[in-house]
Amino acid sequence: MEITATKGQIIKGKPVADQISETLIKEVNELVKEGINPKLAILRVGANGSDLAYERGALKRCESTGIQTQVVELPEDVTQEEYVKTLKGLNEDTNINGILCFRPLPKQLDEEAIKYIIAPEKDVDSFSPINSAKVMEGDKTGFPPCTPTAVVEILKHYNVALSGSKVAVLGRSMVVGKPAAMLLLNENATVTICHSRTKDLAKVTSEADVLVAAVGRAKMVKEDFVKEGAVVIDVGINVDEEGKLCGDVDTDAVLDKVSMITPVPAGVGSVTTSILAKHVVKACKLQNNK
Ligand SMILES: Nc1nc(=O)c2c([nH]1)NC[C@@H]1CN(c3ccc(C(=O)N[C@@H](CCC(=O)O)C(=O)O)cc3)C=[N+]21
Repeated sequence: MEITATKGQIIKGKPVADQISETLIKEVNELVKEGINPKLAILRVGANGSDLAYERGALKRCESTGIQTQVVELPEDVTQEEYVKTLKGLNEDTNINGILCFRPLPKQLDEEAIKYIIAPEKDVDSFSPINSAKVMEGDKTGFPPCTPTAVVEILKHYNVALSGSKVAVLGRSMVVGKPAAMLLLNENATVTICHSRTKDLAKVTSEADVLVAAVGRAKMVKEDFVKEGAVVIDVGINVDEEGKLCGDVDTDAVLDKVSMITPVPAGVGSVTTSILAKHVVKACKLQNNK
């Protein structure tokens, strides 16, 4: 008898993103008819690869959904004063509905101070503690961060059971890991947050039905990190020596063991940008009492 290995299914972001975009295009059209033009401002310092990848994706998504954009680029050695002045300018600009500040910020900038400056109603990627608190509270009136929201949307789209399931989140950043854990908890998952100090890391992650990898270390998730039949969401956006994008998961090493896995690129990132666009439209509507 021939034995055929069952490979895991690569689940792409595009169908999820397309579905979100379809609704958005209609919403933006309605707004434009009334003379309202949703607009996103992107605030970037320097030019690192993962920020540029997000920027390319975001600009493409905004263009295809009819959202206007403005990129503000500050030099790598920008001062705190200059960054704050620029951010306040965007807060006050009534043509701008949403602001995305790429993170992490370079060392000379005080992120802990800056996060209090972004206007919460324009904070489309949950930089402000007001929006982080709403994630914690399960309050849907704010803006949860786009990447963790994309993770949940992908899992729902592909009908992955979350309620009661064991989910391991690898990474604890404020951009992905911590809020992802909260959003998954809001879906009634049993969530374990793992990080660099976790003992027997592979043992802990390999007990999970769903593994969300968000550490930012290229291909560190190997075969022994995953449970047989697990669903793996690879959030990592690492740029290798050749400038190519790769995830936190060694996909070739785990593919035979998992049931589904997202690719990088064309996975979570493409959904992140559609959530971002959705948040800009939501912000725009709220600011115009719609
Ligand atoms: N405040 C903040 N929030 C973030 O979520 C955040 C950040 N800062 N800094 C940078 C990283 C990186 N990141 C990406 C998101 C989407 C794509 C994306 O759209 N990727 C496309 C391809 C893009 C291309 O290469 O053209 C894809 O994976 O198919 C990439 C990278 C979010 N990050």
